Amino acid sequence: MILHKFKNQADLDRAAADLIISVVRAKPNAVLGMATGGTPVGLYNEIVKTYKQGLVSFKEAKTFNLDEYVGLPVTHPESYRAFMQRNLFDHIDIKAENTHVPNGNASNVDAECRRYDEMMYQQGPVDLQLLGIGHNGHIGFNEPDTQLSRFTYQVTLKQETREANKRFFNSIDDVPTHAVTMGMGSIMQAKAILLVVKGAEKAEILDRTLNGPITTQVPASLLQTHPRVIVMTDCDVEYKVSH
Ligand SMILES: N[C@@H]1[C@@H](O)[C@H](O)[C@@H](COP(=O)(O)O)O[C@@H]1O
Repeated sequence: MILHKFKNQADLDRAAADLIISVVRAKPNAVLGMATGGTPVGLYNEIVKTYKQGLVSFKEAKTFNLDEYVGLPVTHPESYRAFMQRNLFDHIDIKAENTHVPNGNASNVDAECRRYDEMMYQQGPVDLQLLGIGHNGHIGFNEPDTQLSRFTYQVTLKQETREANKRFFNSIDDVPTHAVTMGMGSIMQAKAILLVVKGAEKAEILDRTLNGPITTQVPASLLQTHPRVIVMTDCDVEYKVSH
């Protein structure tokens, strides 16, 4: 892993945006893995700024999002499809048919998970996967557990995850109980991974991700086994290269 530390979030957002932009400049038909949550909003803004300056085009690029809530209409502002449209897709020249977010309203969710995996398999691998992290170490919506899933699947969200995300809803009761998420296998297939972690309250889980045991109880710790992970953070953490 490579750890880049930043003194402020504005610099972090710019650097993260620049990395994503450099991938698309080098390979216009790049496949990008996208993330949601509070963390990537600033870096998406930076990407939009650069696009508006005419310095990058996403005409040939494809995107696959990590996850989507189950049962939340796509028109709901907190659906991850709506989030992506509002924060990125509506402001750049990416083709609608090249943006992929799991369908959390499919009548057969298992079939939707298989469809998503097949599409990723055919169009992938992902060149750069963007990730945030949950306070409990989840990536996508792969929650801590005794075992993790390789494939896209429907997950029951942990109470702590619903609590963390209630800030986006009117009340905890409005936060969906389930989501569809890429499995760990799909995430780990990406050629490179950019993990962005913001805020002092995430320093402890980032330390466990970088330096703790590799365990399904901290899904992000599996990233230690990936050959090309870049971590960008404003947290006060170190990456210990030996014990
Ligand atoms: N499923 C998403 C993750 O992809 C995200 O990384 C994480 C942290 O979110 P935030 O960036 O808002 O802290 O939780 C969400 O629920």
